[in-house]
Amino acid sequence: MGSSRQYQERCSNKCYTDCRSDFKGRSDFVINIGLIGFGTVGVGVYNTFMERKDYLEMLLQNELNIKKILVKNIDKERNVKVNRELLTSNEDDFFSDNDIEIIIEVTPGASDAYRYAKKALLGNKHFITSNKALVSAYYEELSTLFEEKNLKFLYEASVGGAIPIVREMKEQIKLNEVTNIRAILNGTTNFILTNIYEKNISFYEALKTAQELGYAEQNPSDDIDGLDSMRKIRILSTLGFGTSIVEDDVLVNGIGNVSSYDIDTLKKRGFKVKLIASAIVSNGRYQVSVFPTAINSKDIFYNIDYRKNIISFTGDKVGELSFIGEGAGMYETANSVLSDLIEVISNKDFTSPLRARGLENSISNYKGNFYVRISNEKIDIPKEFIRDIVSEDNPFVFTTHEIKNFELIEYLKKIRQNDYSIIKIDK
Ligand SMILES: NC(=O)C1=CN([C@@H]2O[C@H](COP(=O)(O)OP(=O)(O)OC[C@H]3O[C@@H](n4cnc5c(N)ncnc54)[C@H](OP(=O)(O)O)[C@@H]3O)[C@@H](O)[C@H]2O)C=CC1
Ligand SMILES: N[C@@H](CC=O)C(=O)O
Repeated sequence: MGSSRQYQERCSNKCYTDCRSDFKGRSDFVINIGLIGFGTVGVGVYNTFMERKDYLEMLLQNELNIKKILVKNIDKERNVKVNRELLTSNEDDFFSDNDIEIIIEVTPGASDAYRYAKKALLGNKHFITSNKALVSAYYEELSTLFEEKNLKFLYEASVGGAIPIVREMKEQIKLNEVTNIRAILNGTTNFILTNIYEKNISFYEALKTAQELGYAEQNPSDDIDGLDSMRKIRILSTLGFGTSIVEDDVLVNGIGNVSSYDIDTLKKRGFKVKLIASAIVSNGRYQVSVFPTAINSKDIFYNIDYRKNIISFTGDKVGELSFIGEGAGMYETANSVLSDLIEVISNKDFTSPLRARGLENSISNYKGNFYVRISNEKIDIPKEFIRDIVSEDNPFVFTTHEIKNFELIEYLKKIRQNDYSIIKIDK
């Protein structure tokens, strides 16, 4: 552990104006940071860090230094002004640097990142990540292990991009029982859906632009198939409900089957399609889902377009709170990462222990009114399902009464229909 670990005791008071001039150049006042990942988010973190370095040092009363940057491909051309000597692709070299006290991990995928988190633990280093795949897969384990060693494990950027929702949720659960979370949590799919709705741009063209702009995951099917939203609502509902909700508890439907025909048909009926993540607790039972959803203009989610995210949650004391902001992007995400860095150094974060609330998963009872398109001519659908026939011929499209999603899917399986799209209709 580097010698500056005393910063937590030394500067937790308001001394920064008095000792401002004292720390510069003193080795015991240097906090060394190791950055893992130097892509969209990593470069955003590095550039913002360099731009704000003087101010952050004054604020935090320590000299701050990004000492090493671990990447995958050391020879890659990078459009960023950086001392190339900071870069390494040698994991051992990176982790054996005992001067590094804080790791910022901004890589894709859970498996290597998990190894990095364990190595950080072994080396007594705090760990900040934007990697929702990691947080979602190992939330309980990593939170516990870091806490046991009195180290921070922070992940603000893993949910909602620029929106400071993790911090706010931790704040509100001190006084509230959270009963309901509803959100648009994926910038890429919202960008695609908005482009189709507003500009009639094709699904793949819009996805390509989202990739070029750095919004999409390395494997974009994580966005399209709803996995990214699933990970984020899994993290948020676990935090909010104070009980462990794991990936398998979530009903996940992405936008892969949503076509421009569906978006256009629903547009004519006054709806926009959004990929909505939702988590509800009622009478000791919870339902957590990700579902393409048709919403009308009275819904505050209606004007959340392009890469914007929104998160609304309800606490029994505070009522409903809503947060809107950019859900993806280089500097927006870097901002959340660096806000965690400030928290680590100023030693402000508190843990959010899970409670034994004894909640039960009731997702198999998930109900709704649905829009269903079947790429086929009219087929026999039980009368009790159908509320309204939208198109009789190829494609066959209808809306349903309130029914169980599970029963609808079972029926489509029974009549051997594999090619369909289902969109929930919110009233
Ligand atoms: N982009 C966004 O808007 C947001 C992204 N996130 C999350 O942040 C993380 C990073 O995203 P983003 O910056 O877009 O991803 P990029 O693909 O742009 O960059 C990934 C970086 O990680 C490096 N890397 C990949 N694998 C490894 C590995 N095994 N060991 C060390 N370095 C590795 C790559 O190295 P090299 O450069 O050598 O290829 C690259 O520098 C992801 O988990 C993502 O889900 C979260 C919120 C928003
Ligand atoms: N791929 C994600 C990036 C941010 O989390 C998204 O599109 O929201």
